[in-house]
Amino acid sequence: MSSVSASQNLVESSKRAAARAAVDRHVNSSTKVLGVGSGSTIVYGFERVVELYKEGLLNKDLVCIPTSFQSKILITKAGLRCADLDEFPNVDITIDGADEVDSQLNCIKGGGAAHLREKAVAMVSKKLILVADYRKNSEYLGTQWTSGVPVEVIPFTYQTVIQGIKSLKPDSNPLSDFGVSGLGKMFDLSTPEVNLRIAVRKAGPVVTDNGNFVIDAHFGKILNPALLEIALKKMTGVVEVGIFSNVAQEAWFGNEDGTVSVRTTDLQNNSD
Ligand SMILES: O=C(CO)[C@H](O)[C@H](O)COP(=O)(O)O
Repeated sequence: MSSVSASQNLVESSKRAAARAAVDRHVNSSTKVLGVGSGSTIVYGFERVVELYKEGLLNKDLVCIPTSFQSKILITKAGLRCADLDEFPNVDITIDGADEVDSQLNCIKGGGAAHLREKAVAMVSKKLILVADYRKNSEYLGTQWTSGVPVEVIPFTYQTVIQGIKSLKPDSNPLSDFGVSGLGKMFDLSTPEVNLRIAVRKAGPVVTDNGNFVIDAHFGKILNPALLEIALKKMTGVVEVGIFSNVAQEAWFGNEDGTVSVRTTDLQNNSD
């Protein structure tokens, strides 16, 4: 086996280990409404949900809420009940992947351009549990994941949002209108670098499940994710930002040695 495919296998097995372990811990017969995330890691987690369901270990009336077209297909192909937030606006638990998770459980999502629906589902979930391989485990956002913060925008505004993001400075203060000061630096790059995400097998930009564009914004090391999330969301035309600050309760990481670690908001129970 080439070293490239060996390392790819290691990544896949660590995704699978983390996702299955998180499902085994959190999805059970009392789960009635399950948020199903997007990306490649959640595929392993959802496979485990389907196994448990078929073994009769889950609620027979389990409802799954998709966070993207991709997860809708996963749910319907498995024959599980698929519904939307308009029918079930309260979710027991959501299991989802992440592009990077910091030491405080803030994360970047949207590598698959699904972060609007992912955040909408996460925000009404009693718990958001992240599942990821070891490459996503980070101290500061923007250090392991170097593809930028995904920002979903209304197409009409993409240039003005790009301009607005480029004009942010590390010490810009999105809360100055409220008389809040002394918040320090949000990020460490002197000028953010910003790109419109271009599709791979289609000419032109990526178009999200909601008909919008995605901008990837690079800030270097992100020192204050909550403040940067606010600064970006204030821009007219921004629909959602791929920074999830203070949303997740746990992150399960598959490690290179085959073990799984859990980072939780309850510091007593951290295993990493
Ligand atoms: O946020 C997401 C999609 O918008 C994904 O959850 C994130 O990109 C992680 O994907 P993967 O599990 O394939 O690494």
